[in-house]
Amino acid sequence: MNPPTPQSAEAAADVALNDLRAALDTVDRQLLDAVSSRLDIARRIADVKARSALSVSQPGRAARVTERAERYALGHGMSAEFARALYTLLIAEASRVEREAIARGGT
Ligand SMILES: C=C(O[C@@H]1C=C(C(=O)O)C=C[C@H]1O)C(=O)O
Repeated sequence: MNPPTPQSAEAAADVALNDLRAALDTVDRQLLDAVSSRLDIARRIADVKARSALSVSQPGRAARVTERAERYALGHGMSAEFARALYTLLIAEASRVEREAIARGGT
């Protein structure tokens, strides 16, 4: 068998990268769908909070959710800092859509 030429090695890398990038694209879609589902639930939570005059901001709950994500991250090859930053963004967006839902008078 002939040794791989630089061109054939590059072509094989292209194929492998295309496959792996398609797999990433699939996971990215799942991630965004999961975030969208999370925000739909936050809108339903907003309805409950509006009916019972509860504040959108629930710092105790937000801290527990973030700490759980940090523990998960540490057990799955991610940094706790990454999990904290991710959940800071997720909770900020959930709070924004909750306020938007309440301002609109319900979902
Ligand atoms: C979704 C809620 O509202 C806010 C958003 C949270 C979240 O995105 O996990 C957590 C606590 C609240 O600050 C909730 O009260 O559960």
